[in-house]
Amino acid sequence: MKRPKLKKASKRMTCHKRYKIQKKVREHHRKLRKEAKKRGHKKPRKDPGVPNSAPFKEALLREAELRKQQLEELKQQQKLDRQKEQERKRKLEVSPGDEQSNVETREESDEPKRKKAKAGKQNPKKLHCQELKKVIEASDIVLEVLDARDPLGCRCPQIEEAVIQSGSKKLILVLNKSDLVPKENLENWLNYLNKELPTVVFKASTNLKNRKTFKIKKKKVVPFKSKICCGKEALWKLLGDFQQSCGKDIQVGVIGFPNVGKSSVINSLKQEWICNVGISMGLTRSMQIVPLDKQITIIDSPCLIISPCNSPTALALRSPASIEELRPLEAASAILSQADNEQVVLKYTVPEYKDSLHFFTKLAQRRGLHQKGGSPNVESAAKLVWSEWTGASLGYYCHPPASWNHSLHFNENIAAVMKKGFNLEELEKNNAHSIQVLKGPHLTNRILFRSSGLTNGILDEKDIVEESPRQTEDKQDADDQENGSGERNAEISDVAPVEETRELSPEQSTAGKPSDGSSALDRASQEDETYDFTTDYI
Ligand SMILES: Nc1nc2c(ncn2[C@@H]2O[C@H](COP(=O)(O)OP(=O)(O)OP(=O)(O)O)[C@@H](O)[C@H]2O)c(=O)[nH]1
Repeated sequence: MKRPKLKKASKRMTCHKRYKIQKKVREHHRKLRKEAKKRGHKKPRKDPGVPNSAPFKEALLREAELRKQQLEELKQQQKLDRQKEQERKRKLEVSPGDEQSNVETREESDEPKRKKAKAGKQNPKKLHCQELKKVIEASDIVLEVLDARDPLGCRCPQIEEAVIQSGSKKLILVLNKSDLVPKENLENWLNYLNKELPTVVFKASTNLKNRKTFKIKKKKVVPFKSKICCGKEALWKLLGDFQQSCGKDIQVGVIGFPNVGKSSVINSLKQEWICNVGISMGLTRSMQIVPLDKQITIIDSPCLIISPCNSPTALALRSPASIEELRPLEAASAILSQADNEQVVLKYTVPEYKDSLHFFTKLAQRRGLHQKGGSPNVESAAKLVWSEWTGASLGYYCHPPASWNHSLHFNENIAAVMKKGFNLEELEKNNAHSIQVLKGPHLTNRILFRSSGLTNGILDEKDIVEESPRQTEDKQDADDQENGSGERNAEISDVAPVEETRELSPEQSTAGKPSDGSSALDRASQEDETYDFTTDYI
């Protein structure tokens, strides 16, 4: 009987054999080169790039980059056109009678399959809304998790209204990521938010070393080392007291915009890695029920869906969409436009910048983000900025409004009802203790940010638009092309490249000079247009 192989055969070989193979490969390549030379094919010359001493080097490189992008877009559109044409031809080839019979038989057999596919293909945003509604319905207390770096921007009036209107439910604010803001700022926010709702200062445990060993395989739960969690006791006490005053088991729903730390809060309370935590936005897709103890159950929920009518900054910070969908330059410019110029310069160690595009160029040069040919990769720099601002390590902060004006969906009576049944004095003491224990961020990591206020969310799935604006734009482009691709080609060669490919709102690219009003790209294009080629500039 043949014995089973226990080990894979080793790939080691003698040096003699290895060198022999390498020699053969070299010979083969030489032969190919010779043949190509005989046929007259010469090796393409390497592009030397634009020398550093060349005037307007940056502008030239940017222009070249845009031209390249346009060419790619054009190719893509031509490809789409070809595909459509082929499809049309294929349809014409099938005779009408055959087609009908085919369709009928297909309809019969595919009906259940199609139903299944439709359910599976449902818009994830709609699924999020459904799950979110379920969580709110099932909860006695709703914890709205806020990112302490921009607490107002993490509050969603629509969801708060839904909880308030349900009558018997309580709403608590959890000021998470409080390690990322200066202590004084945290105190100011606590005073501000406490006027409306009970607020707990929280810092979830984020032991990165532990996360690598995170496994839920075989339903094993990895023990959680929570050395640096703040506010856990305060929250436990609040929930425990409320449960006792109710005299029944309670359900606690955790809601919030993406990446505010909903799952991390649950993990910290439970002291186990039970919910999936990660840097990517919208990681939690469905509700997850976690029993905290015998009487209290906590429910993790998918993130709130942001309404497209919000400011570009809010959309850039709180959309669960990928950066490609948001367009990196626009998203990062919107964020930068709200940040303190000088502190940004200090944080990223770049020279003073005129506008966001200038900043991304400088940042790309500083971080060695280059494209082929050596031009700075502004898009990568923008992506980097966006990922840092939506991530969990950059310490930015914003000031609370100078005076307290309760939101439209809120009044003093509602605030009193929401606070009823909680021991607020004890909560205040616990919060003070948490703030004392917390370490503030490093000085170089503090960036003052201007919040764009409450962020509108979508709770009703009917309000969700099926397609993103970009998709519709692409579709429109394709349709335009269908009407006359030749026309479009001519158009592309005529239109100024900068204006055509990217359109930024005035707010988006005015990081350095908010009063300017025009976008950097627009300005760049204007400069290009106003350049007089008939004049000799010395
Ligand atoms: N510095 C710091 N980071 C935190 C804190 N809480 C959470 N994070 C980090 O924030 C990121 C997002 O945390 P999650 O718990 O996945 O956030 P979430 O709200 O559940 O995210 P979604 O599932 O996408 O909605 C993770 O990288 C966490 O490590 C905190 O208190 N301080």
